[in-house]
Amino acid sequence: MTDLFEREQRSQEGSSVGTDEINDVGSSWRKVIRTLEQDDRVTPRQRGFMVLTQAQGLIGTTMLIAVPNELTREVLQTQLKGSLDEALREVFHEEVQCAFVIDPELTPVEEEIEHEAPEAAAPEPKGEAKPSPTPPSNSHEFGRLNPKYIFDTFVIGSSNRFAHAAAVAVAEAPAKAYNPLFIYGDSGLGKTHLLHAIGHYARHLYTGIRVRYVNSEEFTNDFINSIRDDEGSSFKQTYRNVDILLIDDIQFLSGKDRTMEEFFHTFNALHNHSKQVVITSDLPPKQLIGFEERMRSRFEWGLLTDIQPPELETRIAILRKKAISDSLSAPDDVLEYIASKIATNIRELEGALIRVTAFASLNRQQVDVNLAEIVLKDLISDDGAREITSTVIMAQTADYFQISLEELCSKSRTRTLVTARQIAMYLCRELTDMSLPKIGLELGGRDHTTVIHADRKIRELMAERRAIFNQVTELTNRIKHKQREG
Ligand SMILES: Nc1ncnc2c1ncn2[C@@H]1O[C@H](COP(=O)(O)OP(=O)(O)OP(=O)(O)O)[C@@H](O)[C@H]1O
Repeated sequence: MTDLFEREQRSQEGSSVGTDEINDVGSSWRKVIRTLEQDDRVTPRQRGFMVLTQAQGLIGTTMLIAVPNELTREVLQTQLKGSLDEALREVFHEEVQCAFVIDPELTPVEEEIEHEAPEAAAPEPKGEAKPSPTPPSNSHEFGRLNPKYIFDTFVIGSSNRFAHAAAVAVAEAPAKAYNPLFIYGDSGLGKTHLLHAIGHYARHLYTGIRVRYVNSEEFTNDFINSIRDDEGSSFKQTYRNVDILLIDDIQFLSGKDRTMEEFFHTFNALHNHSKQVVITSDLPPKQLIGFEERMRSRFEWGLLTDIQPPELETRIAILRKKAISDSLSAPDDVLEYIASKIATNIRELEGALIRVTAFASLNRQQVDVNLAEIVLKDLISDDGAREITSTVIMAQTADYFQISLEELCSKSRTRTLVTARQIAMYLCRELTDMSLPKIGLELGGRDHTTVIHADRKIRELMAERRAIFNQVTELTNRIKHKQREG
């Protein structure tokens, strides 16, 4: 590889890669790393190797990456080859390969990545290999399934047994069992989890099957962009050249007449060609407001199934599974305590477990019921309180960090602003029913992947940094008090 690097450099005599170009390529490389991170396509250990690297330049369609040692090169070339190729394709919209060159003097790029908002408008590389400023969701060809949302991690109870069985049946026999499958239920009860699980399982069973997952807000954005860019046919291709279309939170199409019309045609095209459609919603078709009757009746062609809030035993089982999968240690009576206090939203249930175990780990304390009571005191004492809104969360966050709302939503990436923004996103995710795209939109028009990243980041940091834990806890208390005051 060193040879290649030197040969290419020599062949470019007098036109060796310039500083600007290196910067541009560097941004693209960081985007590649972020893409892998956000999609959980790298383990923390592999990420550790990735951040030791640095982009040197782009020669033709080969990106030269400097690595500090042989081991890093080995990991990138063997373990991460497939994921890297995929992420490079997503960022550059064409095939780009990596060539690695060893440079023992390298300075890690970790800090830069840490402080950049994931969707930060990186300078665009020059020339043809140019990533689009906001990659449309279709650039992540079939790739946006959360690896954690699989059937194995889904706990079955009487509240979701039917939905689960239908989801499995659809994955095993797409377009044959029930088409469409329509799953509805309140926020945080596992609809998205089931959608992703269908995608994973179908891919596992049928090699090469084309599965596309999309939130209805992304569908709307893609449609609007396709009109703006006069790319209607590519939009159609994106959504019609699939074997399974998984569309999440269909209720957000309400009131968007043109998008709804387009979805109607997409649905018909897929259904007519015996392609599977799975839809989730917070309401059953009959109660969907702003949808034409012809659309609602189509939603009922296949199978309708709801998900109810889980009963206590299921909630405990979910917490137990979560504790194992995230290596969180909490005794049974603590899991039972948390499960008995939070009954209606599994996202909140998981959030509570994370807070309790994070607090214990920071203070080197045993996780016990006493401690859980203290940590969750404010989180769970909101019976009868009004709904928490993003407006309150954002205003309180800005106030807490002594910044303006404009700064909170700005593109600035100073450490304080990034932390405040990520905490606000985390709290919107945990304390409201807002969808990921909606949270991203409210906090400065960011992509939903940024929100996923922020949510994960804050969860992790709460267990590692006392300051972050305290900030999240104090802010939650302020928000809850504000909400109670009215
Ligand atoms: N039965 C279950 N077993 C294990 N985990 C679950 C189960 N149901 C939900 N979860 C977890 O709860 C969290 C919220 O679930 P999910 O995002 O699928 O809810 P949702 O119904 O799609 O919510 P929204 O309508 O707000 O999008 C996820 O982390 C998911 O893995």
